[in-house]
Amino acid sequence: MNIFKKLGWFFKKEKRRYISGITFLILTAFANLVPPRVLGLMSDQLDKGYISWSEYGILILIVIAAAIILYMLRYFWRKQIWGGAAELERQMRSKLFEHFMRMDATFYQRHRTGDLMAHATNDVTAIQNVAGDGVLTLVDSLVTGGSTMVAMMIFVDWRLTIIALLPLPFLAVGAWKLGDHLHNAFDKSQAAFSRLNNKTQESVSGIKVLKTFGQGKQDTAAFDKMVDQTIEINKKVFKWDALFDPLGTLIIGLTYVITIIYGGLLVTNHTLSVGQLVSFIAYIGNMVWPMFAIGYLFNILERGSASYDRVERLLYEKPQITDENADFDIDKEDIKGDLDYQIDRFAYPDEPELTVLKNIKFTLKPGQTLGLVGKVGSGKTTIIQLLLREFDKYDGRITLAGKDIRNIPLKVLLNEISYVPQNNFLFSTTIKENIAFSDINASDEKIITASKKSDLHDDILQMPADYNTLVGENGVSLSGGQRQRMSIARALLKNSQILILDDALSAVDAKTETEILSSLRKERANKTTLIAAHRLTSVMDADLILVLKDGQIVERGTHEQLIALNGWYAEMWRRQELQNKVGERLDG
Ligand SMILES: Nc1ncnc2c1ncn2[C@@H]1O[C@H](COP(=O)(O)OP(=O)(O)OP(=O)(O)O)[C@@H](O)[C@H]1O
Repeated sequence: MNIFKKLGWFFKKEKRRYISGITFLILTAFANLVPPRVLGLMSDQLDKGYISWSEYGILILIVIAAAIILYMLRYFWRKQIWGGAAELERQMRSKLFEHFMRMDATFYQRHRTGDLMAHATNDVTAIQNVAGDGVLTLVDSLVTGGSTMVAMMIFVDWRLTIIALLPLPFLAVGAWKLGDHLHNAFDKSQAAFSRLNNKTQESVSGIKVLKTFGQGKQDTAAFDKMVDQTIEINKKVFKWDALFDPLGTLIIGLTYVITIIYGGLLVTNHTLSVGQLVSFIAYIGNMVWPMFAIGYLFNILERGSASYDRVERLLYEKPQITDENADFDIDKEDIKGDLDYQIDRFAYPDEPELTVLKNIKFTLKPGQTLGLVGKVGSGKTTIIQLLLREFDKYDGRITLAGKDIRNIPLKVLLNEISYVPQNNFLFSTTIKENIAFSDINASDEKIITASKKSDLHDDILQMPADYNTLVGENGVSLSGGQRQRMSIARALLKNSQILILDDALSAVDAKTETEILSSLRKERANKTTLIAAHRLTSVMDADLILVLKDGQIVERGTHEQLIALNGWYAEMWRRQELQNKVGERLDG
């Protein structure tokens, strides 16, 4: 019952809906008492040996009227109570989604995507059930069960009521206990089924890799094992189901047997009329659902409460990247200026002892380009992540036009940055919408200009419905280079003060790379660009190149200065040049 208290805020908000819904439910319970009673009166008429058609007609009319009224009442309570449950679902889902949108990188490091999806689906459904099935079973078990029992006592006989109903509480206990097992088994079976689905999807998506590495047989064996496990888990569902159904039949059957024996005795004694016994039997039918409802109620409330706690715990987590220290007087014009990094030390929150960046210090003037190079894992992406404020805790500061980025409102800062990440994400929609993602109202002309600058326009014209071609699972699959260029077009459309390319040209050929870089230089004359790359040709024209090793700057300067230095950069440059020449010979 605690969960009703926890959801008090919702029931208070939806007070009118629930008061009317519960009123309709109570009226339904009372209207339900009429047909059995009328059935009894009809039977008594028959028992007299003659039929008074006028009285009989009135009874028939009463049954028809009760049926129509019941129909309407049921419609109204369903509309109100199920409507309430749907509203709660909507509100919980929006709350969670907004929360997910607000959270930062550390939150997504702590929680796996699958778990977050489960909270947003299974837990929300369990909470929604409290506001729908929970309210229904509570009112039904109390009002329908209570009023039917009172009707049995008043219209029939209190001794028969007590004795005949003795087995029914076992129905409630059975529904509660077995229902819980059944539900658990069902959850496990659903989880097993989704694991099987994931496996199938992964194997089908990775079929080329599987075959190339000759792993087909092993994968089939692993799949067969998983199918066997899933079947075992499913068998448990059938086991609990097989115990559950006959239990209901047994208990209800027992109730009828007691009624026939004891009730029959009372009829032969003339304590009861035949009509009363008929009414009683019909009332037993009315009692079955409320007994099940009590059992279900416990399950619904327990599950709802556990799910609500889980969701609350998640919602309680506060994002660490906030506008807490923001100066809201700062707007986009105030941050046009030098980008200055003065980082003494940075460590990721999950490994605070491990220094990932040390002494990263440089200044870029508007219009300048920075090149970040170095071995894998040397800290290039981390430097970028700090500018994007994915992490705020570090020794030192990063400033834009002299303003600490942690004091710039997030919206203002991020609006001025276009970021092309290593793993670019495309949505399953049209090419046009994917490019216009940063500015959904962008004109076709602007979209085409952006894709021309990223050397993508000609590729798009080759596609089945050019800019309206769908990409992703239901549309064309794009090559790695096309995906990268589409992300660049998306970033260029935003035309921000700072553009970040994180290994964003790795999948395009050298010629395309040169074309894109030269159009970028023209486009971004007064704007700042950061390029992290493995291929040194991507950064050779940069105003400043930083070579990183284990999170520290080990070489710095322009391309010419670094070649003259004859260190890691010069060595890599020679190697990459040699590779290019060999490649050209082979192609030729
Ligand atoms: N979220 C994270 N939590 C903890 N450690 C991380 C995290 N992301 C990266 N690291 C570690 O920080 C170091 C720097 O990684 P980073 O991604 O910045 O390197 P990189 O130079 O961009 O590498 P690559 O060239 O492969 O993109 C690596 O040792 C990496 O394992």
